[in-house]
Amino acid sequence: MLGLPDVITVALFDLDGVLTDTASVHRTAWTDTFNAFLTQRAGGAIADRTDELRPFTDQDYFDFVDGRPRMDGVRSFLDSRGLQVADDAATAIAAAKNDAFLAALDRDGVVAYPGSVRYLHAARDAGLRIAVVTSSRNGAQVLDAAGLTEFVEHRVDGNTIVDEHLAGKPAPDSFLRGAQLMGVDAAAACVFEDAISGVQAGAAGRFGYVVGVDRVGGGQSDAMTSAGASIVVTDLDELLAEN
Ligand SMILES: O=P(O)(O)OC[C@H]1O[C@@H](O)[C@H](O)[C@@H](O)[C@@H]1O
Repeated sequence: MLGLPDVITVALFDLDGVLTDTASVHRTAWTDTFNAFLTQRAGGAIADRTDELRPFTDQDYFDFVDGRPRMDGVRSFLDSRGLQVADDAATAIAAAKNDAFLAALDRDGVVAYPGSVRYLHAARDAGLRIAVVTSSRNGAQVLDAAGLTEFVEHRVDGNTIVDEHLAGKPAPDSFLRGAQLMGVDAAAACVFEDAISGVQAGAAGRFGYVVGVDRVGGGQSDAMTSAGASIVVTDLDELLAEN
């Protein structure tokens, strides 16, 4: 009925892009922040540049930032361009991105995907236990703003990752911590992810099932399958039609 193997008793949902339509809010905040940094570093306009100071693209976001904890995203992108940046400057980039993200949340609010809300209701009704595992330090706020907090038994978020010195996605540690808090082995838990780094984390942790949620199209579905997704859907309520 939930489109999952019978052995699955726990759902570990990523948040941004799986339950809430906030992945694009993060992407826009990162794009604006990195482009401001690159422009400053270049000492002028970057639109026509093709070198390491060329503009930040959606592909940069998907390859180096999506799904990772905030500071990991900063370092991963800068490393991809071979850009050396002092720790305080990297921290300033992370802070600017968070300011941009929070300003967008204040302005636009948070929308939960209707298909995901339907799935959460069906999951709860069927007795599937629910946790959220997100790299975001804003996880509690986003869940509250979307009205989803009541569904969640345990939350692992970006603050947990920092406080407990967990390795961020694509390492499996945050999902494994989620399974541990729920008192089950990875084999009994299903990971739901929209980021390639998160699908990789699900595969690396040997979770019982990994659902890739393709919100962007293009080659994302194939990339998720290559990264280890058990199944790829474009919306969670597709799983409700499975059986
Ligand atoms: O900056 P935050 O809110 O702590 O979020 C960190 C990351 O959280 C993830 O959930 C998002 O997919 C990333 O885009 C984001 O960068």
